[in-house]
Amino acid sequence: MTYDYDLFIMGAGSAGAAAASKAASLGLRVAVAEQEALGGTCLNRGCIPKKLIVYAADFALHNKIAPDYGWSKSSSHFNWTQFIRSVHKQIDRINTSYKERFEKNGITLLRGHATFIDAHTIKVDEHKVSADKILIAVGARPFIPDIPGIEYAITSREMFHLPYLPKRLAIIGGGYIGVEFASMMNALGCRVTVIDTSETILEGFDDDIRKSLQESLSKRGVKFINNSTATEIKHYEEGLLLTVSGKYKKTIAADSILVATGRAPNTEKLDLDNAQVEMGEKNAIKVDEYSRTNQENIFAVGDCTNRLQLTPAAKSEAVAFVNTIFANHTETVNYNEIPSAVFARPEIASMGMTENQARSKFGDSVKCYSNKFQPLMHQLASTEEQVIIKVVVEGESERVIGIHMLGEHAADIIQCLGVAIRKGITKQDLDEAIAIHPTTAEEFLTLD
Ligand SMILES: Cc1cc2nc3c(=O)[nH]c(=O)nc-3n(C[C@H](O)[C@H](O)[C@H](O)COP(=O)(O)OP(=O)(O)OC[C@H]3O[C@@H](n4cnc5c(N)ncnc54)[C@H](O)[C@@H]3O)c2cc1C
Ligand SMILES: NC(=O)c1ccc[n+]([C@@H]2O[C@H](COP(=O)([O-])OP(=O)(O)OC[C@H]3O[C@@H](n4cnc5c(N)ncnc54)[C@H](O)[C@@H]3O)[C@@H](O)[C@H]2O)c1
Repeated sequence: MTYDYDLFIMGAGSAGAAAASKAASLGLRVAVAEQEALGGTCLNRGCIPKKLIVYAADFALHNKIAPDYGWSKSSSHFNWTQFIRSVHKQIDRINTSYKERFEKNGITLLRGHATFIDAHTIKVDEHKVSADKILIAVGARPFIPDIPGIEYAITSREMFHLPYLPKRLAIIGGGYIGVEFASMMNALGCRVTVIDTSETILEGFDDDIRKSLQESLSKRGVKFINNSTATEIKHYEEGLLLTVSGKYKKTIAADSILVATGRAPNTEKLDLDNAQVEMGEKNAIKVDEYSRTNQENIFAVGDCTNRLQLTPAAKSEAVAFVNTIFANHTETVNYNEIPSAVFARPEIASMGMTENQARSKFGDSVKCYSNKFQPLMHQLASTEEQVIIKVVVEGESERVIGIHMLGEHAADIIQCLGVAIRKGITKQDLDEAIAIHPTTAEEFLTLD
């Protein structure tokens, strides 16, 4: 049987684009269907525009301490409309580079919505194509809880298209998205309230780190309502009213309400039944460690499989899939080795086990080294800004199994240390390394 393509990919987000480039580099005939802009969530409505807003918000935070560094106080005005226009121009430039890369690598791009006709045939709008292997890389979308008035709320997607900055912003959900937007919108001058069902924000991160981040954001003016959930949204003449219940019962007035309660796989409109592809929990595509579905020629990677919804995870799964299936090089993704960060201010980042995870796995053989200090920049400015670093080690050799940080440049520092930790370094290796002084990162080398 001959097919139009060796590999057909549904979705040109982080995962789909990475798989397409890798497969094309092996000389395969590759086609990709994309119904929206190339680059998917990360480029168009996720990591990239988010990080640009983080940079914009950093100016506001630096302006606050600038007088301590000799700058005279000056009034400054932030123009959100102008700024967000620049953000979208930058995204358009990157979109164009994606398109050029596809053309250069001989990847066929089919614009439209892809659905299954059978296990080897796909329809992209009205265009029918066949392929030997099919990769589902359709990503995820915001999960919207079913509460009365939820239609008045917006998601992270709309946050990047706000016509103006809301004065009062309520955020349902204190996970990655809720906390990042709380931090940047607070810095830009919004009055922010975060409602979360958990005792502390950012479940999954080390307890010391997430508690300290919640405290730091509270000191900056973000209000947190924990152990609670949103139960109703109503429209009134001056904006929106959000009813909260649980440990705290309140009504909050807001101009905008952001719902950030997780992301649901985009698996509903693919006609998966036509190819008899099985779904798992939460409508995710069910896959094995090689990203194989129950159909031998159909695979799935990225957010639609709901393993770890991060861009580097999506890309690694995509490359591992291509290497395993087409390059005769079996590869799986080690999820314990994937670092992650929350781009709040202060920033947090971590890799490996939290203290609790380590203690429940290894018991008393676990030891933690930590330090809390005021970073140099903030000593002169006399702000309360803190840095916390924590290293989790195990056994007599004191092998490092987890590193965690709150504070400036946390993501960049953990990224670099992560390379060494992946190679199995010990606490002694950290102690013996020579520092760059004066830096924040050097504190990892002098823990006792
Ligand atoms: C606000 C926000 C901030 C984030 N920040 C970070 C961060 O800082 N760092 C990080 O690592 N991760 C971050 N993420 C997560 C990251 O964006 C995702 O994990 C990543 O984009 C997943 O890639 P993917 O390829 O699986 O899915 P996507 O990037 O969502 O790509 C899927 C693509 O498939 C297309 N598609 C869907 N169905 C079809 C169909 N039937 N036919 C054709 N095309 C289809 C979609 O249009 C989309 O372009 C963030 C997410 C959000 C929402
Ligand atoms: N910096 C990054 O790497 C980054 C940034 C943004 C998003 N992401 C990815 O996107 C995913 C989705 O982000 P997210 O923040 O939407 O999800 P999340 O899973 O990180 O957090 C959801 C939060 O919402 C809370 N919640 C759930 N239902 C609720 C309710 N009804 N009322 C109040 N609180 C409720 C949960 O307790 C949780 O804290 C993340 O898990 C992450 O993988 C990553």
